[in-house]
Amino acid sequence: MFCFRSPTEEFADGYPSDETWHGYINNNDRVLLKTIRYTSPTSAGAECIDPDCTWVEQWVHRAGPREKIYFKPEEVKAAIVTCGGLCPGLNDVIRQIVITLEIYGVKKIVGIPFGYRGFSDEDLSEMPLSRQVVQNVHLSGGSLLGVSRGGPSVSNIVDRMEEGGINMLFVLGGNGTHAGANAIHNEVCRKRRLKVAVVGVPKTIDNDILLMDKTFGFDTAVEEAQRAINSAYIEAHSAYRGVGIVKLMGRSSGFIAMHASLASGQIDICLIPEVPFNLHGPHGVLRHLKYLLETKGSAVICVAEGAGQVRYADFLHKTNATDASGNIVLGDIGVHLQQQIKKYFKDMGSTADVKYIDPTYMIRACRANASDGILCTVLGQNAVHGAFAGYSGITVGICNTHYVYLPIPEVISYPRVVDPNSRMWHRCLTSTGQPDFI
Ligand SMILES: Nc1ncnc2c1ncn2[C@@H]1O[C@H](COP(=O)(O)OP(=O)(O)OP(=O)(O)O)[C@@H](O)[C@H]1O
Ligand SMILES: O=P(O)(O)OC[C@H]1O[C@](O)(CO)[C@@H](O)[C@@H]1O
Ligand SMILES: [Mg+2]
Repeated sequence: MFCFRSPTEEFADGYPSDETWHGYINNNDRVLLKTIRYTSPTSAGAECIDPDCTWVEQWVHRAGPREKIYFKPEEVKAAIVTCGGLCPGLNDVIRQIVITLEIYGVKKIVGIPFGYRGFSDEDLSEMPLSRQVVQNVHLSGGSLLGVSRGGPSVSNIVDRMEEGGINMLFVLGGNGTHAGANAIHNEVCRKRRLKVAVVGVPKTIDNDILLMDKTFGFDTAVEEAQRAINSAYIEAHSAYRGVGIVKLMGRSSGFIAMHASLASGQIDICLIPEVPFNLHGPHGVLRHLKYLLETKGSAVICVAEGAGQVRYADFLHKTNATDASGNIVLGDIGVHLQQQIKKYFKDMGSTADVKYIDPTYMIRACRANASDGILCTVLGQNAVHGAFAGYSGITVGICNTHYVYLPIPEVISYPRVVDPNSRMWHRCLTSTGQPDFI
């Protein structure tokens, strides 16, 4: 039996442990998933399953090195693949996986170029990896291996893994990538009954994966966004009736926009996909903007790319176009806002000096900051410990400040989104001072 979302009881022979070292994780160590016991569904931010707010204990496996390992290091051929969009910290995770594998004694480590595509494209070949190759990769952004969307079928990927003798696969990516990793795990373990570990490391700048405190790269993105927001503020503030607009990533989740707005303290209106809003009408965004120009003289808007396009409205009448991975291609809400604002003030015989800043790729095509660097390091190490412990079909994460292993289906059952009733969104509203736009 090789397919574990729990650690195995089968171990490689001949690897005695150091019984005097108290650095191992016991296989039965667990971390509590939900730490707040709400008294009533009316408590701020309460997540209750019934009117009594019955508390259900949910425990998950603690991540880290095990005393007994499942694979003989000399029999391991490990591969790393990075899929989806870029995210600060990808190179940090790659680096740490390679270094940790070498510490276990693994000699065969390869990178799959350009995401899942690298498994099928004849023009792309595996990139040999070692500590020497990855030593300084964390000093630059991007992915040493390259990324892509779309790619081959799961059975093609597994065929290539079998041909190449890969028995440990580390998959760095978001929801889509993890759906792929889970499908690879099912094909490899359940269908083909191969002794292979498939372990994910959640990479999503949007922070849209369930159950985790946060994902790597998110902090860096929020920090980078500050520069764009500050520029928009300066432009708006220095112009006659100036309006600054900053569009930030977030196809379906507004975490970056919400946190960046909160951090800056310079945003007057924050628009995210999770919260409905009208542009026109007595309670619309434009009317509030008029009020801000009359009272403050300038205003700054932070808008998530999916705002007004997914869930509650479709101001841009998007087409059904999709990217190579099947993600809906959105229109540019920033341009739309800019046009609508200009027209609104022109039609009333007034004026607004609108400056639109779109730092979309600048907030992710950069090196991870120090706190993300640490997160990446620990996640990368724990991914390797998990694989050696015999886990497969799992991903690593940080829950309540502890590092854990989670079954992939649990974390990708739907994308994590901002709860409009959460305290964090209310804090954001307090900071911007914006009303409901409905
Ligand atoms: N349901 C699925 N089953 C198998 N593979 C999938 C699935 N969804 C997406 N993939 C594959 O996963 C890879 C990455 O998917 P996607 O482009 O959606 O990025 P992602 O992992 O969600 O990251 P990002 O946060 O950047 O969007 C692609 O190669 C895609 O073909
Ligand atoms: O233009 P690309 O590379 O497809 O990536 C853009 C997308 O990546 C994401 O950040 C998800 O990682 C979305 O918010 C954004 O729309
Ligand atoms: Mg995705």
